[in-house]
Amino acid sequence: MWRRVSSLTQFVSPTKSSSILNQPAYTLKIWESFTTQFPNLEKGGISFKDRISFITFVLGGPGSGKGTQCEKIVETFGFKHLSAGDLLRREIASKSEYGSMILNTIKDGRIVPSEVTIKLIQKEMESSDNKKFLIDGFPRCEENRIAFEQIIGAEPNIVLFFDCPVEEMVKRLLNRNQGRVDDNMDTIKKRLEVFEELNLPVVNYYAEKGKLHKICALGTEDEIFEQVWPVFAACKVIQ
Ligand SMILES: Nc1ncnc2c1ncn2[C@@H]1O[C@H](COP(=O)(O)OP(=O)(O)OP(=O)(O)O)[C@@H](O)[C@H]1O
Ligand SMILES: O=c1ccn([C@@H]2O[C@H](COP(=O)(O)O)[C@@H](O)[C@H]2O)c(=O)[nH]1
Ligand SMILES: [Mg+2]
Repeated sequence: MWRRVSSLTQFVSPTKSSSILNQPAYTLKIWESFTTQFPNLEKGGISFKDRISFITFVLGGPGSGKGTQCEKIVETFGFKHLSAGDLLRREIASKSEYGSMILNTIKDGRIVPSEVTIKLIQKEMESSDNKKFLIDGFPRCEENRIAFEQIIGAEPNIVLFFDCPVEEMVKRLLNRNQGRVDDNMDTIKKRLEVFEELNLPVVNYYAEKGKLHKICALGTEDEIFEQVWPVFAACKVIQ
């Protein structure tokens, strides 16, 4: 079981019943209406789902180095990289109808409703000619995971988990300097709390399914990639 209660205590608030962890509940009815809005597209008579050849979920705490390693994976193995956080930030920048809700959710370190994030991921997957997807920073919670399986109709082939000490993640985030609204100590504390309470259960789920590849995320970027490379090589993923 991946739990970090002791190392998180100085960074997260003591109460477990804070509103940060109250995620919206969805009924089956909502999912039914949602799936009818996004028919799986066919290209050359082959359904979207059948065109997918390999899905990797990339998980890890905030600042664990997911995005950095994804760039290296793309260079070496030729995946289509979909960062859920980047898609949401693009949505904010485009001033779409969900923009302000997404911005407030990210500022609070909470999780955007599944239907919004999955719609963005699905659009990117459907419009890509690539059949191999690297989905970075998603699923964030069990509800995200179940919704993805229902709507996309697929499961990840493998899941990478970048395991990084909290102190190192905090140091990296505070030094990132990319102008992100959530790279401040208040939001970082909330993101760590959400990671532990909602994201680690997803990590544990895939560990139990035998799909999880745990990577020690301490060291140089190249040292970390030395652990990542054999995972894809063993799956015979080629460029
Ligand atoms: N191995 C490493 N050693 C030191 N710094 C690193 C390492 N890998 C990444 N970084 C730096 O740490 C910061 C966070 O990395 P990155 O953005 O890849 O993390 P992330 O897991 O995608 O974070 P988030 O969940 O917030 O998107 C960046 O400034 C990056 O340059
Ligand atoms: O599936 C997702 C992914 C991200 N979010 C929100 O975005 C921020 C930033 O995400 P990064 O992966 O760190 O770039 C995250 O804290 C969430 O607020 C989300 O809701 N769902
Ligand atoms: Mg990232």
